[in-house]
Amino acid sequence: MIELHGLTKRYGDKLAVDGLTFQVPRGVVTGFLGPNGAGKSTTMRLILDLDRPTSGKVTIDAKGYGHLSEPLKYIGALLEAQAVHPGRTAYNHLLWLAQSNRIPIKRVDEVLALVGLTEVAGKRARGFSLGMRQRLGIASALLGDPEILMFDEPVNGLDPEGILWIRNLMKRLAGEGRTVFVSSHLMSEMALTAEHLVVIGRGRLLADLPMAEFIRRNSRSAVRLRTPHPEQLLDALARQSIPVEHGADGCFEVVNGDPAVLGDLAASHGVTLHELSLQRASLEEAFMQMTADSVEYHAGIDGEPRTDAAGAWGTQWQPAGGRGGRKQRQEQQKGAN
Ligand SMILES: Nc1ncnc2c1ncn2[C@@H]1O[C@H](COP(=O)(O)OP(=O)(O)OP(=O)(O)O)[C@@H](O)[C@H]1O
Repeated sequence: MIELHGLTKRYGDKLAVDGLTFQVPRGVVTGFLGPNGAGKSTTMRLILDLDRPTSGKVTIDAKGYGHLSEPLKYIGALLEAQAVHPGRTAYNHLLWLAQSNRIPIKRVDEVLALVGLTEVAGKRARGFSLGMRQRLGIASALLGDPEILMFDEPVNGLDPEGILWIRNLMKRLAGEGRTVFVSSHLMSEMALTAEHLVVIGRGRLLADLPMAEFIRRNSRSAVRLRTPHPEQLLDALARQSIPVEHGADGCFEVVNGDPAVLGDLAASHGVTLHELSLQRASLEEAFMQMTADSVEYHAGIDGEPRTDAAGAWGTQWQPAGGRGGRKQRQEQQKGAN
């Protein structure tokens, strides 16, 4: 298990990681999500002792990385920028790593087979495609048969077959009881891979929860109704004990409602509807809403940079059914009109 305790990293004026405290449990894939510049890579470098924290600490199975005698046997990592000498063959790259970590040489052939690179083991890395380099990086991470695996944006730039392969590999490794910690800036990808979710923005923890819980909170749908006869519509809904929410723009919303049932109800009471539409918030939208104040560089709706201050989303956030979800849908509706 990886444990972070108040982990903080400052680069000059820039607070890249800001008091992160969370655990990465074993036996599941934990998705580490955040927009560009959120601090994911810095956190991963701190876990691997490639950078020193300004304050706080990380433990791996209750020890600091520096106290692990042969670290590759505890934790294997694929970082975004893989250091592979272009003139070295895949086999020699792995052989060098194995020898420097006292790993049996036969393990090189095993990991080459595991990642599907056996046939190109004698080829130099300079001729490798991005997908092959990713596979070689994963082979390096698996070399010590570690209990903990960390992947930084492993599907970046891969084709669909490569993405599927990595997704299944991560699930298999977690299924074997290992700790699998994988960073991404794509909620849709994590929804397919991770069972647990840690979200950060501007170095701060925004969410730490099971993926199923995130999906449950954000898979809300609502039927939106607009009428020139609001009193009649509200009476009709009340008679059927259907709860309704009032939108700021004069519309009404029935959470988890059925458009056909609501349309029939309005018709049977002679209520004219000017809008009857099913609204669904996607997980990607929920993630973007969650991190909206944490995005380092993004344009406003009109292309101008946003000037709003970063908010502590972790304490303000409500599921899509709450304040933020409706506001977002209103903005979308305005945009559509
Ligand atoms: N060595 C460094 N010196 C100065 N600033 C740094 C350094 N490394 C990272 N930063 C800054 O810290 C912040 C976090 O960067 P980091 O690369 O960890 O984010 P990230 O979530 O991995 O982003 P991305 O998805 O774009 O890779 C950014 O603002 C980045 O510019």
